[in-house]
Amino acid sequence: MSAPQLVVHRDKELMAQAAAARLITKIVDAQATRGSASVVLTGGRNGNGLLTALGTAPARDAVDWSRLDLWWGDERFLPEGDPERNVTQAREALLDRVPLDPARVHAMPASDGPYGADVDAAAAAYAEELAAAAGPGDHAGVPTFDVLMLGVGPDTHVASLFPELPAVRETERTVVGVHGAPKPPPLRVSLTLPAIRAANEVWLLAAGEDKAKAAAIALSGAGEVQAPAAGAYGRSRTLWLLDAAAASELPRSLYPPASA
Ligand SMILES: O=C1O[C@H](COP(=O)(O)O)[C@@H](O)[C@H](O)[C@H]1O
Repeated sequence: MSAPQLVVHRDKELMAQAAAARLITKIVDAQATRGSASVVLTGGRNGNGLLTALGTAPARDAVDWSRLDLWWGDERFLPEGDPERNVTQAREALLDRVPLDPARVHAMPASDGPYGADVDAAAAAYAEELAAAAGPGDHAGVPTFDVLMLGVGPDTHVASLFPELPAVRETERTVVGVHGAPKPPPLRVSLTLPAIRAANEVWLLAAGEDKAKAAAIALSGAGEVQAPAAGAYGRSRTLWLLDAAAASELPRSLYPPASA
């Protein structure tokens, strides 16, 4: 477990640009070291903001898009192409404009896909896909992702792990079907905390006033069942990327001195 490190930026636009630059560097470094990189994308406003910023980042062409594996931390269980699906939004924000290898874009199943409306079967299939990609040196039956990103919901949810729901208590499976999510749609597919914690780096994105309470709660010692964001950490690094509005309710003891 790595202790959270915080970086606070002036506003959400700067946060998205700085996070995009940071992500480019991680991907380029991983590709230089191992030949490929793996990143877990998040849905939500902050995740899509980062992808949009990545699309216009000056160093975007330093990435070899064909040697990048993309996975998702969660998905809204809706028909293929639904505008509310996280993958649809990610495609619109960036993915449709970069030369990715389609075989390396690991979208979660849709509700009109091979598993039909069976969200648990869809989750089990995604767990199998992850397990097939994991190697002997990996952990918990998933690949060791270079970076796994998570948007933080105003209720402290991350991926589709909502406070007090069974999914956040899962200790064995890497992917679960989520029933009765308090944020629409009620059916979702989500990585679990054990899968999230197998990532090398976990980045939590929180920008905007509506994230201030969630950040303060998660970073002040709350339990992960009550505040799922508190249970999200990476093997070597846990990085909270915030803007000033989201950081506004953090205890002063946590607020980093050198924020830009
Ligand atoms: O529904 C979801 O919400 C969270 C947070 O979204 P935000 O718009 O409040 O930033 C997101 O991280 C998750 O992937 C998504 O499915």
